[in-house]
Amino acid sequence: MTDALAGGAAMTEALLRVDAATVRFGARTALDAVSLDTAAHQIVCVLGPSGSGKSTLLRAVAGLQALDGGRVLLDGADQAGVPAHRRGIGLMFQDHQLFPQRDVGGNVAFGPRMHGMPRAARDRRTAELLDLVGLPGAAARPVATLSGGEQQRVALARALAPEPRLLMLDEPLGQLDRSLRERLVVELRRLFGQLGTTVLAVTHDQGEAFALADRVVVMRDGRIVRSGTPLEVWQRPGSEFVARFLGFDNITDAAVSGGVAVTAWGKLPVPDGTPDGGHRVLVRPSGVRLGPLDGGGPRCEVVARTFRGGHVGVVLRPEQGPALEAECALREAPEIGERVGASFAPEDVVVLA
Ligand SMILES: Nc1ncnc2c1ncn2[C@@H]1O[C@H](COP(=O)(O)OP(=O)(O)OP(=O)(O)O)[C@@H](O)[C@H]1O
Repeated sequence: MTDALAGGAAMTEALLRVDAATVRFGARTALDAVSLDTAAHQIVCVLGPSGSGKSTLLRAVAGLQALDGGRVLLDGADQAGVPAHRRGIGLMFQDHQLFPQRDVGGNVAFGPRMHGMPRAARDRRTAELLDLVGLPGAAARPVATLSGGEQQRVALARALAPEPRLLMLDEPLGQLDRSLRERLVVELRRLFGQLGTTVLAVTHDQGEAFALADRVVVMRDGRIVRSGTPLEVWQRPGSEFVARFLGFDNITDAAVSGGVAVTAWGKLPVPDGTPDGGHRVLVRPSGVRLGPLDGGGPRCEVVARTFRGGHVGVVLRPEQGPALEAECALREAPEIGERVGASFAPEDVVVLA
């Protein structure tokens, strides 16, 4: 390789590289040889059930948790022995722990003050950040007078103030109510895009991860089991574990032969190239269509219906096989107790590993 090419490769090197990171707590392996690259300006969200190792991964990257094996590199430099406060990482954890005795400005300016930034520059930075997070002119407000959402914004401004090369968020919106979270997540994405911030975030809320991330990483038992863009992971969860974690429960056994899957729900088309043999298949609820009882598909009874805003979630009990969830337009949703036929949209049939 020429020097010029080597230089080019260095420029595209991951800002954060986690290489086979392993952390054990006694007999329990909380991180099991996890490898993960994050490019500059990328937003990566780590998703997974409780205890899957998400916080341990963040803590290991931050330098708050020693590794039993593997490495953490920032801009190509191994961070072994580099203490947390020298890694240039901003942290925002669930219990955002603002300093209660300081006002909003004192909280936001804390990092820059520790770094010796002069007062006038600090005040300017604080004002800019408060504008950015939607709290213009709030510098003099006592922290105790802020709502939960406002405190979250101040915590974010405080984490951003020292201009960290990597911002890490652990359940950043965990304690807020759903509507506020949905709004804030959109604002966060816009803000990070605007600032070009590189973000590694942890959440157990898939909606939050999908709305925020450029790339989603799903963890299970200390390992990464799926990684991709939100769309890729949504369309092809890969395994039953990931599918169920994403809330897809229309899963059954299938015997595939010649592009057709024979299931308890009847025959389903499967994507070209699916090998013959036994598989688990998923039908996304958006692909379960309701129709006449004698339409050739499974005959079902409607056992539940839930209003979900844009559509109605309907749970069907087929004569054979596990329950089926369908998404219906508001006007077309059948009543509980009605009997209907189901059919399946080929594009919503997914073969799992
Ligand atoms: N300090 C510790 N001592 C012993 N075991 C620990 C410690 N910290 C974490 N663990 C264990 O390591 C595993 C991973 O924990 P971790 O907190 O990383 O999971 P998580 O995915 O962040 O979970 P949650 O969503 O509940 O925060 C769990 O089994 C946990 O009990």
